[in-house]
Amino acid sequence: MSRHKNIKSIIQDSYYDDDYYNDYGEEYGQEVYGTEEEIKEQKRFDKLKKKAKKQPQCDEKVVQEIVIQFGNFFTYDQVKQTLIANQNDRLKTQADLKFKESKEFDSFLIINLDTLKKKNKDNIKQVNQEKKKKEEEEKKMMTKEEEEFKQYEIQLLKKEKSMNQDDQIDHKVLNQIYPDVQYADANLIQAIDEDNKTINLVIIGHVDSGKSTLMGHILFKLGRIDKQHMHKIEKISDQYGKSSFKFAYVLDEGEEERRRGVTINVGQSYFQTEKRQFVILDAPGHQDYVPNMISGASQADCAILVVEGIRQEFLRGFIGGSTKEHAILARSLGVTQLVVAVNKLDMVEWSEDAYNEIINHVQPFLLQIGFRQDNISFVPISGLNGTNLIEKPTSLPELTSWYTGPSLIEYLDQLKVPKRNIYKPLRVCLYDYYKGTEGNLIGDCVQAKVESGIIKEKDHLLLQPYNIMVTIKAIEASNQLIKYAAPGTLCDISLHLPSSFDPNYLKSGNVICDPKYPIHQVKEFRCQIVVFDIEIPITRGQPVTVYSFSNRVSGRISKLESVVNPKTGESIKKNPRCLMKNQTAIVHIKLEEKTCMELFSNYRTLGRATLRDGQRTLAAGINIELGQKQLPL
Ligand SMILES: Nc1nc2c(ncn2[C@@H]2O[C@H](COP(=O)(O)OP(=O)(O)OP(=O)(O)O)[C@@H](O)[C@H]2O)c(=O)[nH]1
Repeated sequence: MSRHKNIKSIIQDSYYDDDYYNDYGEEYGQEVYGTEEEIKEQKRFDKLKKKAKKQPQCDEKVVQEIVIQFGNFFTYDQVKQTLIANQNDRLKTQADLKFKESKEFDSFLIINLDTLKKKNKDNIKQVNQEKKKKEEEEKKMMTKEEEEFKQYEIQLLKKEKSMNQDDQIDHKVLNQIYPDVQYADANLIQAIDEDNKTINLVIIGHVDSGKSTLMGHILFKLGRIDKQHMHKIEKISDQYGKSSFKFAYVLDEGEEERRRGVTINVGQSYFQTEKRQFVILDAPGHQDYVPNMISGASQADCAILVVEGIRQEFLRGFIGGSTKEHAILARSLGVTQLVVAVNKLDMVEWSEDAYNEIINHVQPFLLQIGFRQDNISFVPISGLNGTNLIEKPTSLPELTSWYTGPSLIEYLDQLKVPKRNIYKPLRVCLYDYYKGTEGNLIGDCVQAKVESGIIKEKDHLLLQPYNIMVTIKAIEASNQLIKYAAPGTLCDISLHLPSSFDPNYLKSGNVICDPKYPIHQVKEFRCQIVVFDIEIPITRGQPVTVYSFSNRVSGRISKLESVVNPKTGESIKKNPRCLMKNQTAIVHIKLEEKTCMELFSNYRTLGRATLRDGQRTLAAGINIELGQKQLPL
């Protein structure tokens, strides 16, 4: 390296030996000198060099400060500014002599350059060594985390296995625990077990992604809507000036829903395939109706997540919209199997790239929030055109040239029917009350889901939290009267109520149960939660709305007990002052009224809670202790 250059390039040259780039990946030397200018500078340099010999040596302290301040990258101007700002005595004297403006200042730098260079080289070495050390540590941490994650997965699998064994428990054993439970006779239980092919399927996704259109079209294609009725719906959608919503109108039956072209309530319908019976719950996608979406998802076993195939629309739903929140909520409400329908691909000429890009965004996210790889499938479709919904397309080379996998309905047929809690004490969760005036059910009726046990006509059962006995008059599922309803069944029930009871008190969150083993009623519970992607940390006293199966009740977080390791459950920090996003923690929640609740360890579907605050979902978790003594199991 020649010294016969201008000062800037000399200082810059001192880095070229070791590291050409700074920490931000920018090149150090950015000034380029033309020949003429360079010659001029060289002449000036020679002059300065002569004068420099007479100048005082740069103070060691000054050099050190420069190195400390600029680390392994600094420019001529930065050095100059530092020297000027330096309060060193010698410089002050020089400043008196207008040193900083004089040409001698440059020579002052030159003669100290060797010291600077040396210091700088040492510094670069040190920085590089530290960088290397840090990288190695990060690598080690990553491997450790991967290892821990694997261990955690193994633990989860073990736990799930033991839980499944728990589902298959011999009812003789259970009779010892709940000796007085009136189980149905063995033949009926066997029949129910063999008949267990119903799946409750919720359709989730960002607003306008095409959920209702997709389901409406499936129902039409499977003959659940006859042509005459479809024609009528088509006419109505034309009248509203929303002809593209004709299939959505099949499920969106409310006046406001049709006028606005937005789903508000959870639309329910059902269809049958070769292997399965599906009850479908069409959830609203709009942010304002998340509570209704939660109500739909809490009844479901599996979900179809609809995402748009158009890049911008997809990103709108995925980054700022409801796609992620719906997926997280579904998972935390107990949905484990998911089919991702990449919709509206007709709008992008069935682009394989668009489809793959969406998978690349969605798949890692779903794995991260706890879905297992073998429980997620992706399928390209057009809900509006009906493409790849039931039968695979035969004359669409834009799609068939790259996609040869199953159609949406074929994926649905592959979903596993979850194990049901036939042998546990009866729990029937109410979702709504209405007065039946025609058809099979007359009088006081409720919409409900059987979570465990078997409910039969004429059963005399306990209604909580009101502590009154009710009689089952009739049960209807999928528009047909049935004599009994097994766990997993979404049904309508007509009730005989005591004359002193006002039926208007019946509401979502009430539970019909076995009088000998009533559901717990609590005003306080302990919950292990995972905090969502929130901006403001959760503190003690945080008001929340608690959603737990069909319950929706106000309360507040009364205690932040501890932050725990999500993998091991061990406490990391006791009594934290606040909870940040993605932390796992144990909290206590106080409710405004007595509420029916269960432990996660007793009833997996009932023992979950989701916490919301106004418009945001804050956390979801499992109930680990209720405010009273626990039953066994
Ligand atoms: N081109 C095209 N348009 C579609 C497709 N699916 C739905 N749409 C249109 O997208 C709009 C919204 O459809 P909806 O079915 O109401 O969407 P949604 O997700 O149910 O909406 P919310 O329930 O209100 O969240 C309508 O104009 C549909 O015609 C599709 O596959 N291709």
